[in-house]
Amino acid sequence: MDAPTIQPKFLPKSNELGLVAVGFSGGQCKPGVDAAPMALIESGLVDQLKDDLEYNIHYDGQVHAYGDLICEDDPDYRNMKKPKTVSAVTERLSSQIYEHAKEGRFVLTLGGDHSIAVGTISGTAKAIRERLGREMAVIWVDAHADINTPETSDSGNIHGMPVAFLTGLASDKPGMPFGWLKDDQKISTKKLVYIGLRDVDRGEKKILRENGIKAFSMHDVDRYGIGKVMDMALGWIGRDTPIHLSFDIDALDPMWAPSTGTAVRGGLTLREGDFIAECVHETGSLVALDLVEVNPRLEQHGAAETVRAGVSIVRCALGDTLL
Ligand SMILES: NC(=[NH2+])NCCC[C@H](N)C(=O)O
Ligand SMILES: [Mn+2]
Ligand SMILES: [Mn+2]
Repeated sequence: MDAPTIQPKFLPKSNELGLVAVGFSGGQCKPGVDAAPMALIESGLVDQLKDDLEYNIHYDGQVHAYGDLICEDDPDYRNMKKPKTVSAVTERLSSQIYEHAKEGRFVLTLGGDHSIAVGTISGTAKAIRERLGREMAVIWVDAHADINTPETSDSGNIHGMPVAFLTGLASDKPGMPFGWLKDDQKISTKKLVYIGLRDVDRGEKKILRENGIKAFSMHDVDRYGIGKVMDMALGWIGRDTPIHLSFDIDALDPMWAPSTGTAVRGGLTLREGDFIAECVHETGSLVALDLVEVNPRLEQHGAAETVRAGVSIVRCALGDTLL
């Protein structure tokens, strides 16, 4: 069957939404981030998307833990921790995402740590190329750039590397970790925009500079205000370009989102985060959203707040309005 026709503005007006719940934490070392999808769903997110925002949700009803792909014998490789496991999980996730996106559905992924973006973005990038014959843009909202190559990373945690693999700045041969990524699953550094950065490693700064990657740090948010930053970010991407929004909850200040593995002070307010999501929705070009790095097991007293912030970001990105 052919993919359903979509509106010129890319967002399927049919309001078909594919939901993938990813209970995976192997891209970093702190347990608990795998519990986020359930916490988000239990707090009513899916019901709200159905009832308030009138999405028709395609959801297999499970939080995927990918137990069959967790590799016991998984030694460090090129300085990466759990390379085989993370590679196998993101490869599987990539095809799950692709299956939704090729039907013209909006794809919502609830993570999980940010390594899963290797799977989500590769899946949508391929489907968008096939369906629309165009290259997709990525807006990466985060305190961190997550663009370390295995060689520049100090931690070896793969959640600090997804953008390097997705852009081809890091790669490997078929059969090796992330060697499965094909060109049609990758994105251009020219169509990547960061918002909220404030903890970027030295090697990453060099990568951003040398590749001319567009990035709006917290300094820019302070200087121009979030309204102007969004105008500039969306102006850089250009109209009628499909957008994948990858939102790391640690972009928000720990005051609003304390329960996350690598919290950094001096972040976005709750309203600034919501505003980003609202502006991206307004373009009519949003095709997919990841919400990652909520860890309900950390800062237990702040977990409910963090989950609530996550729900709010998703609602805004999916078209919830204040009035
Ligand atoms: N998705 C994240 N929260 N990433 C944090 C990355 C921190 C650090 N830059 C690293 O590479 O280890
Ligand atoms: Mn981060
Ligand atoms: Mn991140």
